[in-house]
Order: sequence, then structure tokens, then C-alpha cells
Amino acid sequence: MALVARVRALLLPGSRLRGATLGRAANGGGAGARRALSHRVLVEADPAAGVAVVKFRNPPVNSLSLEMLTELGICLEKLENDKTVRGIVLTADRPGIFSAGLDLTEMCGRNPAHYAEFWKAVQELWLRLYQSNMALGAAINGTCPAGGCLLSLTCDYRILADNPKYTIGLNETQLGIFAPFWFKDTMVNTIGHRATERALQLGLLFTPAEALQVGLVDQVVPEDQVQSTALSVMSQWLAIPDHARQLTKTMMRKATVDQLLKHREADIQNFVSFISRDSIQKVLQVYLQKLRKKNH
Ligand SMILES: CCCCCCCC/C=C\C=C\CC(=O)SCCNC(=O)CCNC(=O)[C@H](O)C(C)(C)COP(=O)(O)OP(=O)(O)OC[C@H]1O[C@@H](n2cnc3c(N)ncnc32)[C@H](O)[C@@H]1OP(=O)(O)O
Repeated sequence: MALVARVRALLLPGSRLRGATLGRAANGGGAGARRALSHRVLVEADPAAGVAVVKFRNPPVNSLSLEMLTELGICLEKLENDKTVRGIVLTADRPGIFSAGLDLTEMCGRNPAHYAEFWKAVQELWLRLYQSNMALGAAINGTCPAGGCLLSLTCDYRILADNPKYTIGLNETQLGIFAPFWFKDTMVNTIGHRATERALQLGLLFTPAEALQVGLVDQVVPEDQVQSTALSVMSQWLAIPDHARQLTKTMMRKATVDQLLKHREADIQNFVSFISRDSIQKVLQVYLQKLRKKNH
């Protein structure tokens, strides 16, 4: 289903996204700050600063399900069309888990049409974020594996909470799958080829100190200062004239974006045939069961 159709489905009577409002904040935010609510994404906009904080709230682990990807896409599209917003900070509504990455239940026991729809939605969100004209910051206030790490890597800078429990990285190989070329390219663009090769083959999840050392994040700060630091760094990015910053960003990212645009359909087909393999389904199911067993 294309984004428009998925949005329609989400707006059907009964959907909690229906009637989402953008009103004056009940609390928090500066004077004139506005808060918009959807089911899985909370937006706190501060028009005076030109910044919106986009908070993930898809319990229990902020996984990127099809619905979450769709709501995030809608929210970002709205912000892109809002002339008062020049920068966005992505964060988790509750500290602990920034995002557990792609929702594994979307990739297990479904049919090929579902896998294709899901992968298309992952591509769409990456394209929207990686090509965004806005300045994007990630206030990483929790653990950040795989697709969660990818989200943060689409941003222009990353601030990570100084908590050794919070790890970050593309750990796909540890699950028995692997990061597709555009995940890899996004990481190469951030930490370079050799560090990416090592990180991806070993499926490394970096502690804050390691992530800072390898350049996966730009700053590690005390947990209660992640959002405030991300907002203060944002003011540096917004001090640069938009057109100059945007042209530079496009120049840096265009080749990577073009690769996916050129191979988009083939990438979907490759994903569908890879994820549909019995052997891959088996490893994903074992991984999910292990996660679930912990709690039962
Ligand atoms: C030719 C080639 C073409 C291209 C091929 C490409 C192939 C690549 C394909 C896919 C790429 C995928 C990238 C991903 O993002 S995969 C997801 C990777 N994520 C993880 O490995 C993280 C897994 N989760 C955890 O490690 C923990 O849950 C953690 C985030 C650390 C939180 O721990 P904790 O607070 O202890 O919470 P629980 O583990 O108890 O989890 C609570 C419930 O949430 C469920 N859960 C967790 N993660 C996911 C997830 N990613 N998706 C869906 N569900 C998830 C977990 O099972 C618990 O459920 P329950 O309450 O029923 O027990």
C-alpha cells in the first residue's frame, strides 16, 4: 500500500490518529510551544525557536512497525510543510529505549505482499529523513539497535545518553540477517568504510564511550541533558543560512540517495525473497521467541 493509502487506513473511523490536534502545549516547551498528538508519535513544536521535538511512543520498545513508520512519515511530512519549523529533534517519549529497530513481527510469518509493503515503508521513511531539508538531530535517550540506529544515522548529528546499558549499532548479523546496502552506505557516510565493515560483520552494538570513539555519535552527555543538548546543538545548525546548509547536505548525500532510488524496486524484491526463505524465517522466529521467553 502506498503512503497515501496507508494514511487513509489510519484515518478510518476508530483510528486514534483521526482528529489529531496541534494545540497549545499543556506543559513544557517555551512560550508559544505547540503539542501535536497522534497515537505513536508526539510532536512538541516551538515556533519561536523554529524547532520541533518528535517523540516516539510505541510501547513497549518503540519498534518500527508498519503503523509506526506510517505515523512517523505523516508527522514528518506535516512538519516539512510547516514554515515555522526548520529543525527536528528525534527522541523517545520515555527514556530507556530509543527504538528497538524494525518490528520483527512484520518480518515473520507474513506473506510476500506484506513484506513488500513493509519494506517500501522502511525505504520511504529513510528517503524522507535522509533527504530532509530540515536540520535533524537525534537525542538518543535509550538503547538503539539496528533500525533504531539507522534512524539516528539519517540525522545531521547524534547526542547519546551516558548510560552503559544504552548501546547503538547495526546488529543485524547477530540475528542471522544482514544490513542492506543503503543501511551500510548510511553508516559508511558517518564512520567510514573500515569501521563500518568491522561493525557490520560483527553486528557490533557500541557502548556510549565506544560509539563516541568510532564517531557513531557526536556527543555523550548525562542522561538528563540529552534533549537540552540536542536543542542547543540545533541552534548552531540553524544559525547557518538554510539554503547554504541544505545545498551542502544534498551534495554530501545525493550519491547515496540516488543508489536507492535507482534500485528501489529490486531492493524490495531482494528483501522479499530473502526474508521469505525458510531458513531466515526460522532464525527470526528463534530470535523473537528468545526475546519473549525472557518475560514469561
Ligand atoms: C539480497 C538482500 C536484500 C536485503 C536483505 C536485507 C535483510 C535485512 C532485513 C531486515 C533488517 C532489519 C533491521 C532491524 O531493525 S531488525 C530488529 C533488530 N532489533 C533488535 O535486535 C532488538 C531486539 N530487542 C531487544 O534487544 C530488547 O527488546 C531491547 C530493545 C534491548 C529492550 O529490552 P527490554 O526492555 O528487556 O524489553 P524486552 O526484550 O522484554 O521486549 C519487550 C517486548 O518487546 C518485544 N520486542 C523487542 N524488540 C522487538 C522488535 N524489534 N520487534 C518486535 N518486538 C520486539 C519483545 O519480544 C517483548 O515482547 P513480549 O512482551 O511479547 O515478551
